Amino acid sequence: MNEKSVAVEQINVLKKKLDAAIKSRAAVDSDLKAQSSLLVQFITRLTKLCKGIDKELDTRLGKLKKLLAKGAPIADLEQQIAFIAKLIQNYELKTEKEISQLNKQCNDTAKTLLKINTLPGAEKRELRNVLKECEQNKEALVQYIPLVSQLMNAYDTALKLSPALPKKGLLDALNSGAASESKAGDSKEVNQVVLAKLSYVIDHLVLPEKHTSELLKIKEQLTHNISNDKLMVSLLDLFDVIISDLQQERATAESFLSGLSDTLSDVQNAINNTLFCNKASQSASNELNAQLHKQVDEMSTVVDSAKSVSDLKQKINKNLQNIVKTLENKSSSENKHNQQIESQLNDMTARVKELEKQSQYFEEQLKQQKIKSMQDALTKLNNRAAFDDYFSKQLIDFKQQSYELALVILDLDDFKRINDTYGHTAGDKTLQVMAMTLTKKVSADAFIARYGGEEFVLVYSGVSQDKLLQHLNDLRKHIARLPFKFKNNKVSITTSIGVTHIKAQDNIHSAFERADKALYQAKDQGKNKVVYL
Ligand SMILES: Nc1nc2c(ncn2[C@@H]2O[C@H](COP(=O)(O)OP(=O)(O)OP(=O)(O)O)[C@@H](O)[C@H]2O)c(=O)[nH]1
Repeated sequence: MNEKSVAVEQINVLKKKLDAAIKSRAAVDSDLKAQSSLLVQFITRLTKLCKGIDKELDTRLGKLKKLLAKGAPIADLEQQIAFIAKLIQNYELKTEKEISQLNKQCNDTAKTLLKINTLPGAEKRELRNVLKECEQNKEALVQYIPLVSQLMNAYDTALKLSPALPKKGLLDALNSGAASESKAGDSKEVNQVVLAKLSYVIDHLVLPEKHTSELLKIKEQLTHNISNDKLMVSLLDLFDVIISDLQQERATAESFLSGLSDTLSDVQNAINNTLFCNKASQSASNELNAQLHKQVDEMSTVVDSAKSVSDLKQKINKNLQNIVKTLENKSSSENKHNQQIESQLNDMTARVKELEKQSQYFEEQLKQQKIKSMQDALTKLNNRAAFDDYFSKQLIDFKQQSYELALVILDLDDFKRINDTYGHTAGDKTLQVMAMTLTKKVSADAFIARYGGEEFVLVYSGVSQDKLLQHLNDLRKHIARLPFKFKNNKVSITTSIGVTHIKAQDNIHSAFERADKALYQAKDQGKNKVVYL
């Protein structure tokens, strides 16, 4: 082989190598192009997803996209990616903080809303679900969207139903009622808000016994489907009752105060008189004493100057008569003074006695009012305020000397159905029967209260878990067998019961929450159950 052919062969080999290199370069270019376009697509999606979260991140992602599109050098891309990575890392930290804040807010709001008595069971269950969900830490803010939606739903219901929550007064509610009457179908809903408020006000009014029947009559009227006009009449009736009671209270208080003021000024006058009389009688007495001294002194002069025994006898007799007269004067003046004081004392005693009688009446009134403010008007059981008072005292005792202290929440199942099917009066009767049953069946040393709506609370001291569960299950079965009859239908009413024993670290809220959680589980497990936590 000559030199030329060797050179040709080498050139051919080099050509082949070059072709292969060009081919593989083209493959790399096309791969790079495909990957770049994939990356651009990814960045576009990422930009859309992150849009609005952080301005800087938006700008950086936009720049990266542009750099990729124009095929900028890798070093430039790396720099942008490093920036973006840092921003994302910061964002992660910020999100973690926001998640923990949102978790706390959801938790707190659910707990606050759960304290609203009038909130229906469905909403309460949603709120308990929110609390349960909050216990499991979430990784993304979006996971809280359904929880926030449940909270808003409960808040909305609470605003519509709870008389404790709306900031508007009755008149506002009525005005908005009147305004919405023009919108078909709205007036009934507004009436419900006003009716719920009125029922609440009536239940919590502390008025003398004689007004009870009037109040019950007004409440009875409210349970029927009444028009706004009739509602207005009921409202006016209610105001009449309140105003007449206020006027009477005022008149009694005024008469008591004016009696008190008269008696006090009489007592003051009597004391002044006594002091004055004392002074006058003291000076009269001093005068008489001086007169006596003088008369006794005169006796010795008389004795010295007597000329004969008969003269002495005569003079002494005369002097003795004067002394006796002075002594009689002294005694009569003292008697008069004593009588004056006695009569003034009698007068003062009579007035103070009268005042004492009036004070006793007021004390009794105050006692009755205190009892009423702690009593549920419908069932005559202790009310929620009484429970709070009793349970907080029990907790103080419990912290001093630990003993078995149990809290039970008993809730009627599907009570709304009773109201909806047989009317509100049937619902009220059911609550009264339930209160009587609890009073009869629960041992006398346990505390019973109507917590609100169809929820009762019981507090037991010194009862073990086994015994308590046995007793509560017996109670639950007994209630389920009660023969209710509405509109000729035999109705069975069941209860769900949550129970817990108080622990050393508990406070009133944590204990209640645990019992409430147990109740929620009893409902969740199909109702008519007792759950211990
Ligand atoms: N008759 C009457 N009803 C009341 C009274 N207080 C509250 N309610 C009603 O009790 C009902 C309670 O309903 P929910 O909270 O939904 O509870 P529920 O129907 O028992 O459902 P569950 O608790 O899930 O078994 C509501 O309709 C209230 O209006 C009251 O003093 N008298």
